[in-house]
Amino acid sequence: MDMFTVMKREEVHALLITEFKNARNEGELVGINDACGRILKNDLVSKENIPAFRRSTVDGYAMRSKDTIGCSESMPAFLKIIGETLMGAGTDLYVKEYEAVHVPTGGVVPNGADCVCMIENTEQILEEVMVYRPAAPLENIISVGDDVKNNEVVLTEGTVIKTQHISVLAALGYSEVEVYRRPKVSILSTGDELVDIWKIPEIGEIRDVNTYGLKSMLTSIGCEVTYINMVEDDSELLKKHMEEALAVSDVLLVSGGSSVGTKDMTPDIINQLGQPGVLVHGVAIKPGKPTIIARVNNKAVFGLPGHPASCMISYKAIVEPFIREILLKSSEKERYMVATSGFQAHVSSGREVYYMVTLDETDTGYIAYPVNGKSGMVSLLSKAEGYIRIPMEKEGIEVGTPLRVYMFE
Ligand SMILES: Nc1nc2c(c(=O)[nH]1)N[C@H]1C(S)=C(S)[C@@H](COP(=O)(O)OP(=O)(O)OC[C@H]3O[C@@H](n4cnc5c(N)ncnc54)[C@H](O)[C@@H]3O)O[C@H]1N2
Ligand code: MOO
Repeated sequence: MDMFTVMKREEVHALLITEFKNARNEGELVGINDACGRILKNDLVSKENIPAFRRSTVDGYAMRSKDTIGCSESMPAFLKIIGETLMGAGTDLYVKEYEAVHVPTGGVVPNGADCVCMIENTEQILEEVMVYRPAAPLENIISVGDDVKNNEVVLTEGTVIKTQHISVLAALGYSEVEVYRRPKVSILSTGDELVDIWKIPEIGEIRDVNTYGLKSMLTSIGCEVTYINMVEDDSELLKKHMEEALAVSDVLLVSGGSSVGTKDMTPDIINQLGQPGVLVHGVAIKPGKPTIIARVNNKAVFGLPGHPASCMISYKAIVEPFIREILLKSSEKERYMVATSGFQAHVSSGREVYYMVTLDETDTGYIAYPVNGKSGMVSLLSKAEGYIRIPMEKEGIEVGTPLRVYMFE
């Protein structure tokens, strides 16, 4: 018997975009040392040309390329050295016909010169330099604004700031940047059987895995976890904790109690907390079918399945894209690795099926193998390197089928 009317993952995402079209998105300034992983609130525009002066890329002599035409080892060009430029300093020197100026790597190329000849291709004799190889115009020179132009958009709004971008920000003279504020998220784990992780569980009890798993995934994408608690299956208590959690967060994740067992009271409580309440109860993904999606006034509430691996998949499939795109305003596309299937699987569940996989590296690329196990096994997570999705309309995969492998982070 089908317990829920299920909605497709893509439909859920589209519904969330509509429901949260007015979601808050203020910015805050952060120092660039703390900016990694944060998301740019505005286009980042260069306020200057980089470089701001003509810069040599080599140690050598600045000269007019014309004066080197036809020179060779046996017939070098003889140029008069009129001076040198020093690192970190400007120069008034002007290079005229048959003249040269010594320039260090990164130094200013004096006016009049249109190329720099590498020191290896020259020989200095007293006040003169012999040039053994012709140099082309602009050879070994970075012109003003060649790297970045004044007013150029260097990084666009929505970019997730990565380590390489920190160097760009430093080069442009940004000591701080405006990023989207971290969404505040609460996590509640429900279940009479749950105990704290430092306890030895009695028979029937299990350690609360999901608050930890969810918190680590949330913080890795830039959320702030503002409230965490473990609640027994008691509707009054659960309602009280959910109210407390919603008061301090933009998003509430409730793990467990999403299914239809007698104790699974989460949907009813959500509906008592605010409008419009539960939007979807059941998503066409496997695992993760009993996922709940709700809006309580301007807050998002998700009920995730209790089984740890199902909880993670449901989070990755539904919650993370919502937070990234709608709250964090990230423009980053979902990342994956390309592999081929090392196994055969037939699915006919009418759902998008997720498999945890391990990867074997071969000369021709990665081959993905399934991590087998039943719902609720944590070994699914200890062995998995990532997961694959088999679309709803497919009946399965064969050995050799190209796959996209998504990583947990
Ligand atoms: N009659 C049906 N029963 C179930 C269905 C169904 O469609 N019809 N769906 C099954 C699927 S699939 C899943 S997944 C689970 C989801 O159940 P709940 O979301 O209601 O979660 P619980 O019943 O509370 O827990 C399930 C399982 O996970 C363990 N758990 C719960 N919370 C945690 C936690 N924080 N850390 C570690 N483990 C946790 C819990 O002890 C249970 O073993 O429903 C199926 N049933
Ligand atoms: O759908 Mo459940 O979430 O199979 O484990």
